[in-house]
Amino acid sequence: MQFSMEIAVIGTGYVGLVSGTCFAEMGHDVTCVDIDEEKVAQLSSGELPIYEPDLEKYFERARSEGRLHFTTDLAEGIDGAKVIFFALPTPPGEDGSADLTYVKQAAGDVADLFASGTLQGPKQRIVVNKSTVPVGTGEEVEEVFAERSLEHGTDVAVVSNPEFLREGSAVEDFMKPDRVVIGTEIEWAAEEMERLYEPFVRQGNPILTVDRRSAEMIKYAANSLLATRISFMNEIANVCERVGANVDKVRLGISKDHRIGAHFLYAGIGFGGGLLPEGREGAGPEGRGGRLRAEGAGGHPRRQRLAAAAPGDRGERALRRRPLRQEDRGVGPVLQAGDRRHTGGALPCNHPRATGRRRRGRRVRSGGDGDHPRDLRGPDRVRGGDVRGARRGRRADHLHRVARVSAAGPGQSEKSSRPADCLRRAEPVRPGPDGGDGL
Ligand SMILES: NC(=O)C1=CN([C@@H]2O[C@H](COP(=O)(O)OP(=O)(O)OC[C@H]3O[C@@H](n4cnc5c(N)ncnc54)[C@H](O)[C@@H]3O)[C@@H](O)[C@H]2O)C=CC1
Ligand SMILES: O=C(O)[C@H]1O[C@H](OP(=O)(O)OP(=O)(O)OC[C@H]2O[C@@H](n3ccc(=O)[nH]c3=O)[C@H](O)[C@@H]2O)[C@H](O)[C@@H](O)[C@@H]1O
Repeated sequence: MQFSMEIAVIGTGYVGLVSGTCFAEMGHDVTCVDIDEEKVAQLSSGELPIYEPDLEKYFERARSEGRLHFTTDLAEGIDGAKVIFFALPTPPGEDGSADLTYVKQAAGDVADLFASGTLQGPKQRIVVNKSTVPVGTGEEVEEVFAERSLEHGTDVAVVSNPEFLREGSAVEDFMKPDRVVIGTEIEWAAEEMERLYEPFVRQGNPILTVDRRSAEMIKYAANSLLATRISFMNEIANVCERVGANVDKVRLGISKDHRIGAHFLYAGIGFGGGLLPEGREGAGPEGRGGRLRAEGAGGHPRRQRLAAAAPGDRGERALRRRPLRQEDRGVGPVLQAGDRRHTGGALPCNHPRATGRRRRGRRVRSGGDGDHPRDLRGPDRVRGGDVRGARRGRRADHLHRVARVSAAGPGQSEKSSRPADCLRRAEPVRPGPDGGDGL
């Protein structure tokens, strides 16, 4: 008989919705909890707030078979759940360290319910942190539970399970992860978690069960290294421009060295998104505020220089639209039109030019933050949507042009189009007949 368990996912954003849907696809009974009433109502009525390839298919199947539920009621959501995932925001605070307010708030609410004696479900529960959190957060969450007098017999294991999915290929990344990282030293919790993830790694990729702190650190190390690769290539692109070399050919040449590989080597104007910067800034010796020197998109000389070289006032305009970080993405309710306070001057989410991104769940990252070139792929990627506004805005205002190049070659998982080098060459880089770089 197929193994099935009750799962709760607290926080039904990008990660929570994708994880919850994928667990339901594997036959589990999943309840997704969110404080955003509008989002829960929308999901309950069968409407997805984001577009991700395959998400709709799995979402509809799980809902029609009664395996995927949405609620704002935490008690209802976690009552029967053996495993409770936190997929909550961890936006960077003033000093760049992750803000754990949402995680601790939810942990406190769950702990209160465990103490209340009102829940019917299993006494042995696993609280799993999927959010990107500083090293040591597991202990802090554990303390939240230790502070309460939990109902007699309740046994809680606080586990780390960082998420590595990318927006744009989130479902595939979740269903076929390169690896699953589980951080716990509690044997029974490790066994349950491994059992839960076993169907996702049938093709032989590993489940790495490590101590909790190492699991938390793996996430930061991975993001930092990815950020470092892009930053490095951006510097190489600068040098290429100075010496008259072609960065695309240089990339191809170095990527054929199997020690280097082809992924994450596309130069652009600096990486954006709220997420890789977390990797740079969140991990330190104590997991707080330590900074790795890698290049973000904002204010970097490359960005400034490319802006200066852009025709007319485009460069200046592009610079004004600094890339948004996670705190700019807003948490919970969508920002209102005209409210630019949290968007670094960029357009609010419900501006027409934000539509494409908002449909992908990035509510306020709009009007050209210069990242995620996959947003430029076209309206066909958005169900019932129109991203032409977003495309026009971004093409006009931003300096990098986009080539649909698969870094990994045909049939590989790196499907997103990537920013190629810009300005120097008028010709786009096109995929070759084999789907490769065509160089
Ligand atoms: N988006 C991505 O591609 C990835 C994100 N991550 C990490 O996963 C975490 C979540 O990220 P996203 O899903 O992108 O965030 P998100 O902002 O899309 O979603 C978070 C959701 O949590 C809800 N929420 C806030 N407080 C709550 C509470 N007390 N109870 C229930 N729901 C609550 C919000 O309303 C929102 O719907 C972050 O730590 C992020 O760094 C990790 C890997 C990939
Ligand atoms: O921790 C996170 O939240 C996630 O951050 C990134 O995922 P994501 O931000 O969704 O998107 P990516 O496709 O990785 O792109 C990130 C940024 O890097 C830029 N990029 C990416 C690749 C590249 O070769 N060059 C480049 O400039 C993209 O344009 C974009 O601005 C990581 O790829 C995920 O593994 C991780 O889970």
